[in-house]
Amino acid sequence: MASTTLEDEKKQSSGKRVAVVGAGVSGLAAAYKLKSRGLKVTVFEAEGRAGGKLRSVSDQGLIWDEGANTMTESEKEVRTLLDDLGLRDKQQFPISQNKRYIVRNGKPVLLPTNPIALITSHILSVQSKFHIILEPFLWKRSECSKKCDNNTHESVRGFFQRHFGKEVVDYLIDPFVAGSSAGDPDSLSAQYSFPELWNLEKRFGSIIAGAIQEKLFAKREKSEDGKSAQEKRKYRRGSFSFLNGMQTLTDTLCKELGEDNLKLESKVLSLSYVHDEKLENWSISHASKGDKHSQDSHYDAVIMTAPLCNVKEMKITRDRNLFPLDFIPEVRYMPLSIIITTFKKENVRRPLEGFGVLVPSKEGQNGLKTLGTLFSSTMFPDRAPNDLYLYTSFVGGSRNTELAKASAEDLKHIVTSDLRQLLGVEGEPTFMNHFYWSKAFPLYGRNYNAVLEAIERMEKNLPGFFYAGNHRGGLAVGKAIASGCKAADLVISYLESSSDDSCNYFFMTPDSRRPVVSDPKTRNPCYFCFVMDPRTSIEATEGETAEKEIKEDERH
Ligand SMILES: Cc1cc2nc3c(=O)[nH]c(=O)nc-3n(C[C@H](O)[C@H](O)[C@H](O)COP(=O)(O)OP(=O)(O)OC[C@H]3O[C@@H](n4cnc5c(N)ncnc54)[C@H](O)[C@@H]3O)c2cc1C
Ligand SMILES: C=CC1=C(C)c2cc3[nH]c(cc4nc(cc5[nH]c(cc1n2)c(C)c5CCC(=O)O)C(CCC(=O)O)=C4C)c(C)c3C=C
Repeated sequence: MASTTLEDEKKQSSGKRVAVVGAGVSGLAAAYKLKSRGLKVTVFEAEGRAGGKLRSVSDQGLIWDEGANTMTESEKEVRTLLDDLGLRDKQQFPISQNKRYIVRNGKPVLLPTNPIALITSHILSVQSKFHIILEPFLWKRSECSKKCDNNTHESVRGFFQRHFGKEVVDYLIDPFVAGSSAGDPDSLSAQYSFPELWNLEKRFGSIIAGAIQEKLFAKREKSEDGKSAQEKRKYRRGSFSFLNGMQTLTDTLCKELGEDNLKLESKVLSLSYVHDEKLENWSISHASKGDKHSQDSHYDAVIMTAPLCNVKEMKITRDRNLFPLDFIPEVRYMPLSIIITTFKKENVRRPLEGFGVLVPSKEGQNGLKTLGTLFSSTMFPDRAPNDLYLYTSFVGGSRNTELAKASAEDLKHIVTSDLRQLLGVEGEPTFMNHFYWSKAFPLYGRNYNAVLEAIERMEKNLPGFFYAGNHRGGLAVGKAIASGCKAADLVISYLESSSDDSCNYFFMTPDSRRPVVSDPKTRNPCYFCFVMDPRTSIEATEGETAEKEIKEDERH
């Protein structure tokens, strides 16, 4: 299979139209990539604004985020996107970002950032520290098969408790999962919430020994490659935001896409795919302002990024037959309230430097009700005037779904009371804002494999239909961007194969755990071949090998 250049791609794809459903960061990143490859793109967004879970507000001299507060650029798709959008100048890195606190006995304790600091810190008892030190000896690979719970439905609690004991789960894992998914260790699936650690256990038995070996292996690979770590790492590690908040990213994407290509207040209601002698395309009907229904036809492919609960409500037909979506499982979503408060600096007795503080659920016994608070203006001083501290607090999640729905007044009291205990705030906040997400996050629960299977089933049975976004492969902004970009790549391959039927393309269905080589047009699996992730790249030589193997096979 010959490799194609960007110009070839543009020629082959020009004139093709792609519909993207959802103007969250994944949909916008996908649309931007498709547009830059010469495709015509239309993004349909149900709400009157783009950005989805990226939502920044500037008011009364304050800047805050009601959705994601920071992101990272560990995914190469993110690095490319930031470079292409010229956003490097607007990136903002937090001050003292490595300082994070966890509450223990009602007080914030600095979270250790390395193993030595963990052993010397007061966050864990001596017994738990020994448990951690002994983990590599207790979880030798030879022993693992006897002890490892092969149950793929194991919870995060079960998994970590087996390796490190209960206290580690209560005081490290519980706040970590609250501060990265609003979930709890009992509801989350270990396999899907911590896929890397899950795989380390499968390969090495011990998580610690596995992580050390992986690190050594990665170092050796790098030095064999002849490039130093610094040379390779052209980006800054850690979290960041942008001037004026996270929404700067999606605002820039919208600007690049152009107003004409973005349909706001256009909730997609139904999609239909028709393939006969005359026609092969998708049409989309959507409700616009004033409940008016409109129909848009002639799309060659669709990238769906709406949450699965919204997809389930849509009507999809294939060749005029209803394509029932009853196989999509009910996804559980986390409700979450975001409370912004400001306090005069002179009224905060014990301000802390750093990222923020997370509250383990166990600390409910000390009267704390929030999940955690970000020190937003300490991280990014331009978020509030010099004489104020601006805090972003979180209430609800799976820990307390009812409290997430509390009134703004009640939430103000809850947050003020927690901040009084943790930071010594005095009096009432000088400003308060409340935003409620009824479905902030999909829970990667213990039935999450059914979610992935449903996505794969849609993609396999609906030609030219691709799913991206935070329901697959991770909740982080960077993961959602990567998912959108990979879906765009799949659309490009799909459209190239439609415009040149003599050409064979081989790839796996996205995120498939099985190495299925499939025909991108029909999505029928045609061969079981090698294990790789072709969503990132298909090496020509491997493609040729696969092609030869299939041809050989057909002869027999
Ligand atoms: C409070 C909060 C804090 C977070 N903090 C962080 C953080 O610090 N760091 C981090 O990396 N991540 C964070 N995240 C997660 C991250 O922001 C999201 O996972 C990510 O932005 C999701 O992007 P998406 O494009 O997949 O989905 P979404 O942003 O949900 O976009 C989907 C879009 O589809 C639209 N839609 C739905 N139905 C239809 C329809 N029928 N027709 C048309 N459009 C439709 C929706 O209106 C929405 O705009 C946070 C999320 C929340 C809620
Ligand atoms: C230590 C302070 C932190 C608080 C309080 C906090 C709250 C909080 N965050 C989310 C959702 C996400 N946070 C994510 C990443 C993330 N969060 C913190 C710290 C706090 N979060 C850090 C240091 C990081 C990592 C760096 C980064 O991404 O910028 C993510 C992404 C997770 C991932 O997979 O990478 C999400 C999502 C919630 C719901 C919340 C409420 C308590």
